[in-house]
Amino acid sequence: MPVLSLSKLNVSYQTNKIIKDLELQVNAGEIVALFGPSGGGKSTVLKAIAGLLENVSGDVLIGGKQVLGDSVNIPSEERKIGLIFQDYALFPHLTVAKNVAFGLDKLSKAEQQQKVKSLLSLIKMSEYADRYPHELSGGQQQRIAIVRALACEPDLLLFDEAFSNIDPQFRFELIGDIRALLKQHNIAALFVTHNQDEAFAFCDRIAVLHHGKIEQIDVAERLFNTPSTRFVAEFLGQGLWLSCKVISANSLSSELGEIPYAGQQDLTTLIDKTVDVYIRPHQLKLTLADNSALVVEQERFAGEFYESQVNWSDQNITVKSTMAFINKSVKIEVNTSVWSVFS
Ligand SMILES: Nc1ncnc2c1ncn2[C@@H]1O[C@H](COP(=O)(O)OP(=O)(O)OP(=O)(O)O)[C@@H](O)[C@H]1O
Repeated sequence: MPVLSLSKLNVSYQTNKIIKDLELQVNAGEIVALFGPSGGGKSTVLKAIAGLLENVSGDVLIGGKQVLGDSVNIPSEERKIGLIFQDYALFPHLTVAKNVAFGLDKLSKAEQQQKVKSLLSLIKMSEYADRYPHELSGGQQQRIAIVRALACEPDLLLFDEAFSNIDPQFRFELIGDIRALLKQHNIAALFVTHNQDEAFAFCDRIAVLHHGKIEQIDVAERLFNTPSTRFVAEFLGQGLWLSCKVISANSLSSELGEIPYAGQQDLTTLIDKTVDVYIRPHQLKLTLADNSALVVEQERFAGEFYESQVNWSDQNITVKSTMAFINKSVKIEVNTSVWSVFS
């Protein structure tokens, strides 16, 4: 049974429909990203799940319990969710221990203390119990905000851009630690972000939300390698649209040479037809070619690779290579298979 199930979710602000018939399921212990461009409706979905908005319709089930539906609208505080925001939202006048114990007033003082102790030890912050939020780093404050949300034993955690204020140097360490914590305790989460690296690092599956609809939901690798729409292909990183002719079930021809096709689509019905493929910079290869008119006029050293810009057929192509090609005449080839074609 999924921990979160959204069916035909619609959300409007005044007369403006932002979310349209959205369907989404998050399974037990699964971490799912709602990933997409600014204004796509990510935070709106999160707030609708949390019961913080009016003008929401559809079915929302959390932990198997209907919290929104025909004549059902359970208040936010009864939805068994934990919310974690970008700005930590700790109570500044309460110590770390009191922040974590905040929602535990149904427990005895001794039980509260025991719970706070075990939660702080989970995130290796036992010695910070008596500190105030302003005495902690951003990452430490966010760890406290997360265990405060966990203290109430929610069915689902909702993260809204929760890592974007953390210093990039420590961000991925925190993401790794929180992911391990959630996995260890089999806790499901939905994570709103516009940051692809964070979505890839934190989540099991990623839903790309665009104009209030999920364009594709999949594991990171498949989303990146086999985008199902042109929007998803472009949103997941720069690349080059290349027109190709289908020559067999597993081969395409293009102005950059023959390209092997290794995807799931049956291309036999498209033989001799023209399709587009999206080629990312690491899938291209430059080789020196004295008699070529193509010259690398711009190049950037990026540490692990060189990023070369080549003007080809009126398009600016970016290629990542391990050696410098600046001012050299070059040939461009596609050096990998492709997995998606767009007719
Ligand atoms: N309270 C509001 N009243 C009216 N329109 C709103 C309100 N909140 C958001 N919107 C609009 O709804 C759309 C979706 O906003 P939302 O904040 O959900 O997007 P988002 O994908 O989370 O974007 P971001 O990444 O920038 O936070 C936007 O066009 C926004 O202007």
